[in-house]
Amino acid sequence: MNSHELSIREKNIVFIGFMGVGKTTIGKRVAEKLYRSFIDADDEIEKAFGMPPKEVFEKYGEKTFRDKEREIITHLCTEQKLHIISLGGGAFMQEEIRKACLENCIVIYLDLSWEHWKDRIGLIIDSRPVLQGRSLDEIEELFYKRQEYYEVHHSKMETDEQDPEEVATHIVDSLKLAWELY
Ligand SMILES: Nc1ncnc2c1ncn2[C@@H]1O[C@H](COP(=O)(O)OP(=O)(O)O)[C@@H](O)[C@H]1O
Ligand SMILES: O=C(O)C1=C[C@@H](OP(=O)(O)O)[C@@H](O)[C@H](O)C1
Ligand SMILES: [Mg+2]
Repeated sequence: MNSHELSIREKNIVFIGFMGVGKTTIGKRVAEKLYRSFIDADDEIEKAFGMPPKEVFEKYGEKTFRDKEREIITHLCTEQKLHIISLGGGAFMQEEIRKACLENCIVIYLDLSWEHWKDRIGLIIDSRPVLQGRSLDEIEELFYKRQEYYEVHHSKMETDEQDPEEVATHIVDSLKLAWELY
């Protein structure tokens, strides 16, 4: 599919940001509000291996996970339209994924400050392989190191002090406005 043939309304919407910022939760809600199909890249990886990301990391190693992640996301970005797609937090570290998403889709960065992110760690610590065995200082370092990759996006949404419903509503309103303008 040639993305230049797609109108802004037809393009996939892709959510990026650090682990736990709410990409999966908010992506799902945005899809419901827009009556669009939702795809979580991690779910697709899970289907491909028959096990969740944490087990893929443990059984096959991170490189195998990242290779499959790249294959799945570049395919989704170039072969699908009108979908809402949430990536895993590490996906944007790969140049090929960044390029495929930025060229073909509308990329929305969900931003959360470290101060707020810290309070959410208990919700995700057990299921995120990248956090295993890392001290809070090391996680903070990773958090800030990754920001520069997320900084290349089409739109940024601050999510501090907002519940998923508020963030999703705000995103849908902004998208509708953009669709009217272009
Ligand atoms: N805006 C929010 N406010 C409070 N909790 C949230 C918010 N967004 C997500 N969460 C919670 O944080 C956890 C991680 O959310 P998730 O959508 O899986 O993040 P991601 O896909 O970015 O890793 C979940 O338990 C979810 O309910
Ligand atoms: O940041 C990362 O490297 C990862 C984030 C996870 O997704 P979420 O960002 O949805 O937690 C998942 O893809 C995997 O555990 C690796
Ligand atoms: Mg997720």
